[in-house]
Amino acid sequence: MSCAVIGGGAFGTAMAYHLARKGLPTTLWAREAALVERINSTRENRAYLPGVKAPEGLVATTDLAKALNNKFVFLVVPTPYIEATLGPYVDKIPPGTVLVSCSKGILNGTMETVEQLLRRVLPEEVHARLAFLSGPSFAKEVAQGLPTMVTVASRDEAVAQEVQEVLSSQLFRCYRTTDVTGVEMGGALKNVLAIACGISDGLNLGSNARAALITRGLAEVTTMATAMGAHPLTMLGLGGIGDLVLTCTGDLSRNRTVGLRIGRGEKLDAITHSMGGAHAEGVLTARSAYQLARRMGLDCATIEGIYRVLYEGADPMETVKENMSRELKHEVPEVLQQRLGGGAAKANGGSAAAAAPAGHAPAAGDRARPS
Ligand SMILES: NC(=O)C1=CN([C@@H]2O[C@H](COP(=O)(O)OP(=O)(O)OC[C@H]3O[C@@H](n4cnc5c(N)ncnc54)[C@H](O)[C@@H]3O)[C@@H](O)[C@H]2O)C=CC1
Ligand SMILES: O=C(CO)COP(=O)(O)O
Repeated sequence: MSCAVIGGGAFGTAMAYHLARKGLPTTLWAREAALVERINSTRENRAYLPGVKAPEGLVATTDLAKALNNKFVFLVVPTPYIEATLGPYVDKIPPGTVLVSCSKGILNGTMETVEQLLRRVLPEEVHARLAFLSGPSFAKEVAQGLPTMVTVASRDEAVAQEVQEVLSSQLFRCYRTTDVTGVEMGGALKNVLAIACGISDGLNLGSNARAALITRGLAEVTTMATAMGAHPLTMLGLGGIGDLVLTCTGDLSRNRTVGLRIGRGEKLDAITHSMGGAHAEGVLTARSAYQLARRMGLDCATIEGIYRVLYEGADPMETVKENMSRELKHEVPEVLQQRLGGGAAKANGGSAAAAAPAGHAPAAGDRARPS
């Protein structure tokens, strides 16, 4: 069973190491020829993942057509570069190839999730073999072989199961779901909330504030994802609260680091230019998330606050005060009360379980693109 990873950044490299360690012949595609040469000769990706040696069985290449010619292809390119990377090769994906996106972002402009983007760009026969991996998985820890759990989503459960089986090991456990929209929205929006938590910590606002941001952030992610057709319970999984907690609290997070530095008074441009090619998806996704929330008429105060700080020059501390002074409201967002059949509205005493049977996974395709 041969595999390839498209994208030689931190996570692409980590995933390629994981696959090769499982004994699978693995090709790692990177666009930088010098990087490919160095990975093959020094067995290390010093640019994006220094300090971890590449296992045997891994070969780096700049030949994208060759990389696509594998049974399992993992797409690990920052969201804004996916279309330019895959565009010229969309007809070179062989029948039977399973394409697994690991990217976590929402495009600016079109406001597409990665699934929506791939469905627009790729031939229709590939759509049924798309899968999406997400969950708490810092590249460095995966590369070091530390225990990690993720979730794999595909609208075709058999495809999710295939990917789950290929990837899982004693140190890398995969769950599966058919809620692609939920997993994608959880992965993209947690990056925005990690910037918020970073700012809060950079301002020394304390542990109470961080816990509140994670909790209310989860409500915003759940609100937005649910409005797009996701199941609310997906947000209690690895691709929801799991990745949110990791990225909001873990110091390996690039998004949290961007926020920390903003909170300490640095300018966004200077921060992003100093990141050595690493990409914090939350910066651009904040803009898309803000616009999506407005388009759908959703109340997402944290996301809106981050947008204003990043793009309108709002003062972070003033934004916190404004957020705290908003009108007082019910804890469960209205859209969730409706989705949970009113159970949650009854002073939180209703039975959400009765309204949302375990194992339910909506076919959200027709609602994935909000109007
Ligand atoms: N790093 C991590 O711990 C994790 C990252 N992810 C996601 O994986 C995706 C890729 O992230 P990383 O592998 O960490 O990348 P990275 O942020 O380490 O590296 C940047 C990547 O972007 C590519 N790149 C830079 N400029 C480009 C351009 N103009 N055109 C095309 N490609 C360009 C580089 O070649 C490199 O592959 C992101 O969506 C990220 O959110 C998911 C899970 C964990
Ligand atoms: O998605 C991630 C971990 O699951 C990585 O987060 P950062 O991009 O913030 O480093």
